Amino acid sequence: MPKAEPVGVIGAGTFGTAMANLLARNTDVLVYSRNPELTERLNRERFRFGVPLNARIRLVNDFAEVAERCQLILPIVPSNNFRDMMQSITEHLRPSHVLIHGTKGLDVTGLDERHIPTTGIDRKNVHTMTDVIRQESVVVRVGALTGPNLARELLDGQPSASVIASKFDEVIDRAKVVLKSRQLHVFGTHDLLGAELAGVLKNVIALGSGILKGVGLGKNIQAMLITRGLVEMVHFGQALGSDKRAFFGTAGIGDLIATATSKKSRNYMFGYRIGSGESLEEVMATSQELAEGVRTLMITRHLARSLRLRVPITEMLYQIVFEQYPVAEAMNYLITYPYDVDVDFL
Ligand SMILES: NC(=O)C1=CN([C@@H]2O[C@H](COP(=O)(O)OP(=O)(O)OC[C@H]3O[C@@H](n4cnc5c(N)ncnc54)[C@H](O)[C@@H]3O)[C@@H](O)[C@H]2O)C=CC1
Ligand SMILES: O=C(CO)COP(=O)(O)O
Repeated sequence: MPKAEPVGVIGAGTFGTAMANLLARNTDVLVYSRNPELTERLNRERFRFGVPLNARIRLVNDFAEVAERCQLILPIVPSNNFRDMMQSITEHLRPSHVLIHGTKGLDVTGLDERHIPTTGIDRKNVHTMTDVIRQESVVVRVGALTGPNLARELLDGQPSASVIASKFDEVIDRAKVVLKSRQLHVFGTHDLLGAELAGVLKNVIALGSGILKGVGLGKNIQAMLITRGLVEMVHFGQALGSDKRAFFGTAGIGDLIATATSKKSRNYMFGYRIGSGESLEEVMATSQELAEGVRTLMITRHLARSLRLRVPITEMLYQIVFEQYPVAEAMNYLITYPYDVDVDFL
C-alpha cells in the first residue's frame, strides 16, 4: 500500500487534537500551535486533554515547516480568528496546497459585529471558512470537514462519521486516505456550501436545546425545537444559496442529533447554563470553552432581518440569550406561532 501523505493541522485545541490523533492512525501529523511554550510542553509531555498524543504527532511553532512538509492541511481554529490566522500563514501557501477546514462558524467582514445596523447584516458581509481561505490565499482546492464529531468522544477513542465536502474529487479522496480508520467512517460530498452551513447552523439549535433542558423541560418540546430548528436551518441554507440535501445527511441531522442532545457539546452546555438562570455575561466570564453557536446566533438573527426570513426559533433564542427575554414567554410565542404546515420544503 502506498505511504499516506503527511498532514498538517492548524490549532492545537480540542478538535485539532482529536483530529490529529485520528490522522496519526494513518500518517505523520504536524500540529501547528501559535504558542511556543505549549508546543514545547506538549512535545515533552505528550499528553493533551487527558489523552496521550499518538507517537506520529509532532507539535511545531513555525508554520513554514508545516507548509513545506505537508501539502494537505486542516485549519481548525475558531471562526472569529480564522481570517487573521489565514492572513498570518498565507505567505507560505502555494496553489499546490489543499486546505480542508474543521471550523463550524461564519466570518463577518465590512462591519463591526458589536454595532450591527437595525437593517441587519447583508449577505455580502457573511462568508464561510472556505470563502475566507480562497479570499486570503492562492489555494484553490479547498474542503470542509464536518459531521457529528464531538471532540471529547473522539479523544476518548469512540467511533464516529465525518463528511468531507469539496468540489474536487481529489480533495475528498486524499482526505479519505488519511482519515478513514476503524474509529472513523468518512463520507464525501460535492455539496460544499450545504455541508458547511449545516455544521454551522446546527450549533444554534444545540444551544436552544440546552436552554430547554436547563429550564427543566422535557423531550416533547426538545423534539419540536430540533425539528422546527432543522426547518430554519434549511431555510437559511437556501437563502444563502445552498441545496437542502446536506441538511438531511450526516452533516445535517447527524450533527444536529449529536450536538443538540449531548452534555459533551459546549453549545448545548452553554444553553443549559442560560436556561438554568445564568446571564450571557456570567456564562461568558466563567467558561473557557468555545461555543460557536452564540456568535452564529447573533450573525444569523441579523442576517434573517436583511433577508426577511421567517425564523421564529432563531429570533426567540436571540432574545433569550442577548436580551434576557423570559424562556416561558418565548415558549408561549413558539407554541402559539402560526406555523401553517409541518413540512413545507421537500
Ligand atoms: N470541539 C468540538 O467538539 C468540535 C469543534 N469543531 C469546531 O472546531 C473549531 C475549533 O474548536 P475547538 O478546537 O474545540 O476550540 P478550542 O478553543 O479548543 O481550540 C482552538 C485552538 O485554536 C487556536 N488558535 C486560535 N487562533 C489561532 C491562530 N490565529 N493561529 C493558530 N492557532 C489559533 C487556539 O490557540 C486553540 O488552541 C470551532 O469552529 C468548532 O466549532 C468542530 C467539530 C467538533
Ligand atoms: O460540531 C460539533 C460537534 O460535531 C459541536 O460541538 P461543540 O458544541 O462542543 O462545539
